[in-house]
Amino acid sequence: MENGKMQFSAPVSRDRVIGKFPKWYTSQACLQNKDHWHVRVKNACKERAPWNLGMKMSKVVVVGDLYVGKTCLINRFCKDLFDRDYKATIGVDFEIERFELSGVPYSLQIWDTAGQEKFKCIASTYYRGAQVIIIVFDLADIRSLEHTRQWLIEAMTENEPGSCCVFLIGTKRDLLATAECQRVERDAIKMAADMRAEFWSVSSKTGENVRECFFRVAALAFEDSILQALQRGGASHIGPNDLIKIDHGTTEDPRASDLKRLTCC
Ligand SMILES: Nc1nc2c(ncn2[C@@H]2O[C@H](COP(=O)(O)OP(=O)(O)OP(=O)(O)O)[C@@H](O)[C@H]2O)c(=O)[nH]1
Repeated sequence: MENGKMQFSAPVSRDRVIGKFPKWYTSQACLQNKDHWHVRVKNACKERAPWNLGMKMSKVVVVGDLYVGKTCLINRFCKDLFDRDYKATIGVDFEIERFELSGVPYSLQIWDTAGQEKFKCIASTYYRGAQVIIIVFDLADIRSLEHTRQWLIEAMTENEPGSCCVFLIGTKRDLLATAECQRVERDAIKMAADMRAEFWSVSSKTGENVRECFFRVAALAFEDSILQALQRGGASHIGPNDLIKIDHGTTEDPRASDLKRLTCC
């Protein structure tokens, strides 16, 4: 009960509760190698200051060549589904995933973009305000790894330098023999280190590492948001029911702005 009003919010599904800080895939290409929450973040969550009781959301943009498996990756995590049949993404699509991190509710707005050249104009209008950029490549198609640098450049043209956590994710590891997979991973780790990105190797078909990878995305984005909010002065004036603009994007219903943006191309 708050100000005489009952607060209702649907509980976060139990398999989206992240208590322990999620681990990296490889220490050779990870954004941070600590295994605990930042002490300032932990304290802020414990105190449950008003600004961290409100709904918080960060924008994640998923980019990469066509057919590398972006949609399957998102569908495996969000719906636990895998579709063998290829249906090209037209423009963009998005999912919202709710989490509880260190006791605080938090959501990711995950944008799936089209890899096809002809849809790039529409897709690129959604890059702005990303807190996380996920660049996907196909472990079984080395050219798609070579193109990841260009994807990063394009995604960053719409964002401030240093404002995004970057993940490099190799998909379809189920298609490769162990030795081959290790060889490609070595190249990908070099690329990730070069890009200052965190590398993950996953299979949407089997589900291997998909959940772990998105938990890591959520944890790093969450920590970053809280630290930025604290740096800006804790936003203590914000009430518990407000939507807090913790990322560089928007927390309004994305569908509203989609309609505006789609008319640009
Ligand atoms: N074996 C295997 N196949 C996969 C995996 N991920 C995706 N695929 C297949 O790869 C094809 C392309 O997957 P999508 O997820 O549609 O690719 P996309 O990157 O979203 O493609 P665009 O929408 O055109 O940009 C589909 O036939 C999937 O079934 C995986 O982990 N393993």
